Amino acid sequence: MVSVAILGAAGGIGQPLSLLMKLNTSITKLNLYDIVNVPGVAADISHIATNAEVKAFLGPTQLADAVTNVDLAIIPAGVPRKPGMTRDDLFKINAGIVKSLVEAIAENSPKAIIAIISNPVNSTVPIAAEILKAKGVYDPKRLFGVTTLDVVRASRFVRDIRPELDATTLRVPVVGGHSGNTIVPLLSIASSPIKLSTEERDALTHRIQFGGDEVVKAKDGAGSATLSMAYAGARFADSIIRALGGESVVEPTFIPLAADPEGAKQIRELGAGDLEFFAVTVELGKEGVKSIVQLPTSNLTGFELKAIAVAAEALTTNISTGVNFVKNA
Ligand SMILES: NC(=O)C1=CN([C@@H]2O[C@H](COP(=O)(O)OP(=O)(O)OC[C@H]3O[C@@H](n4cnc5c(N)ncnc54)[C@H](O)[C@@H]3O)[C@@H](O)[C@H]2O)C=CC1
Ligand SMILES: O=C([O-])CC(=O)C(=O)O
Repeated sequence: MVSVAILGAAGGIGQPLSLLMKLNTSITKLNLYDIVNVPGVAADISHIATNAEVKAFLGPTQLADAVTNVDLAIIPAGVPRKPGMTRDDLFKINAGIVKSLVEAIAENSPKAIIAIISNPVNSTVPIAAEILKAKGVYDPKRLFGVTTLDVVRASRFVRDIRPELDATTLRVPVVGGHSGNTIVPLLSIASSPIKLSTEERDALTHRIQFGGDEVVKAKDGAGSATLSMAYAGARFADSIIRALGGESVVEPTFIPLAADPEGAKQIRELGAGDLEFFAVTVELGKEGVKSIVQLPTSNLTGFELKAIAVAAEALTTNISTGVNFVKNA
């Protein structure tokens, strides 16, 4: 019995994500919320012969009902990038959207696990944390920024230059955040050894960091990644759901490091310093984050350690932008 709400369900990500969630046989209730078009999306998806009951919730007056008694709330609501924009350029609009949605979740399902897709993730997750704190229901183990697309891209982009590797099983840990140089792929500790020249390493790292731009450019004004993001979001949601069911599951994700202060020590020593949020690989359990998975740090290269330091600097600003948005409201 798992109840899931998708907030922003009628959007470019929301629609295929809702479809993939309807195919997830562990889900018994699927609440689809948006401010436009959601009755049609829900009616359509509800005909698929799986057991989940699909319901539409349209507009702010139906938001509280959409997020009542849910185990997992996934948030892909908000505007996407156009060519020439950075993810930070989305802050002005998306900050307020995420704030109002998290307020409703805090009030109606204070124990729900919250997975935020809306950009800029480096700032929207800190916004959510501040809202949950203000509402007195903050549990750092239950708040996640979805960075799965970065590891999905890393596996696929490696395969583009090493076709002998299997993209479906290769895992490249990606730490830091979710934008440009805050995305730090740790190619030296991938699940299979990848021999790279310096030029290949630089090009591959850059491609993983700026993979989103490839899609924004190709869509030419019609938005950013939606289908690959829906796949990544569904994979992340499935991991959360399996963990809620008692399985031990490992996932990379942007989290409050307070979720596992002891486990965070390693990542702090690597360069995250006193940052409150960082993308790490976590072991998930019934209560959300069980622990931060420890990295084989002695294998990291100087190039990777430097990239972590660069990411940490940018993240400091992104995180305080999010925190200050709520504190100064
Ligand atoms: N974390 C990640 O890896 C990724 C994040 N994104 C981000 O996801 C977000 C959504 O992208 P798309 O689906 O392509 O955009 P979209 O514009 O196609 O869809 C957004 C949906 O949110 C809805 N919405 C707007 N305000 C809302 C509110 N207050 N409450 C509920 N719904 C609301 C809209 O009506 C629309 O249906 C963007 O911020 C984008 O940057 C996109 C790709 C990857
Ligand atoms: O590039 C964007 O704006 C959307 C996104 O986060 C991604 O595709 O990684």
